[in-house]
Amino acid sequence: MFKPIYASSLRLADLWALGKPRVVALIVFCAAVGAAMAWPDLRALPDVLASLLGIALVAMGAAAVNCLVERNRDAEMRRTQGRPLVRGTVTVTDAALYAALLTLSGLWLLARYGNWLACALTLATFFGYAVIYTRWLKPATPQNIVIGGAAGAMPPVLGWAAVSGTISAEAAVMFLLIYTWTPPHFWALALYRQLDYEKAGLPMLPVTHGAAFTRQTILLYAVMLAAVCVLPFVIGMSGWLYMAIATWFNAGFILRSIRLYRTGDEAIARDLFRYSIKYLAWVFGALIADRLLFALL
Ligand code: HEM
Ligand SMILES: CC(C)=CCC/C(C)=C/CC/C(C)=C/COP(=O)(O)OP(=O)(O)O
Repeated sequence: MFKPIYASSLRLADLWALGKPRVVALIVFCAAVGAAMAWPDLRALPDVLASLLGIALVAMGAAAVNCLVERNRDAEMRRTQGRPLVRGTVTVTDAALYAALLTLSGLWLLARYGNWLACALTLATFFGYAVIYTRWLKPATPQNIVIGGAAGAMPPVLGWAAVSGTISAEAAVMFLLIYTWTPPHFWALALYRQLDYEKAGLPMLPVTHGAAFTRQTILLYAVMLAAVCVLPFVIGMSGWLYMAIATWFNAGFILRSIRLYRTGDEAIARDLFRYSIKYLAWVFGALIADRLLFALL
């Protein structure tokens, strides 16, 4: 007659997992940095927070659509076998309704408390990831992540647009930071999950071009990323504090990439993947820390 209370809380946890909350947390942090870098004044705070919530909801909606579209592929891979749609703890209809609810409410928040530019760009980002990357690019080419990375790189641009109603060189530079970071972030994981991707029939770089070529490409991207990291300083957007923190983390990224290139050790690939996440959080944190320091001086 009555459902036990743990049954409903379990379902909530499954719905929550469908939105890939840990990835979205970093996405929203990058969007918040984008917003803060464009900040006009503190009176805008409630609207900015509502817009960031909107971006979070649409990102979770996109992640849920990704889980929906990929449920059969996910069943083939050890890393993703435990996802709610594979285990059947959330039905396809419930997942579709949940994704629609998240996405539409997020877009509404952006239109109501942000502006139409931020709303339109967020919708385009949703399509870029949930439809173009997931449905078309991912099964088609090892450059899936390079092209699809354009969607993942949008969050700071969305934050910037939500505050200013424009896009700018500063927003483009933050986009480039994530865009250059994404391939080594993903390929490090693909190296130690290569068997998974082979089994699912996905043409990831280690599967199509081999581990040695992937390690070499990761190293080249790490060098490109260090170069891109100089741009905020060069265009006068950030100062020495940013540059010092970014240089430290770029050194860590390049050193790990060299170690991976030379040894091909799976444990180092895992370490680089984990480091990539810490790296992005620190580099974006450095943009804000530098701006605050400048404001205080
Ligand atoms: C299209 C571009 C991207 C691809 C293909 C990609 C791929 C992946 C994959 C396969 C994982 C492992 C997830 C898991 O084990 O469930 C992962 C984890 C993660 N990614 Fe990415 N990623 C991309 C972009 C991003 C972006 C833009 C961010 C943030 C700004 C991000 C942040 C994270 C974080 C924080 C994790 C760790 C999640 C956890 O610990 O559960 N990724 N990524
Ligand atoms: C604001 C907004 C709409 C943002 C959307 C962009 C977005 C959610 C990017 C996330 C990137 C991500 C989780 C990639 C995972 O790759 P994958 O899907 O290939 O990994 P999987 O094998 O774990 O499913």
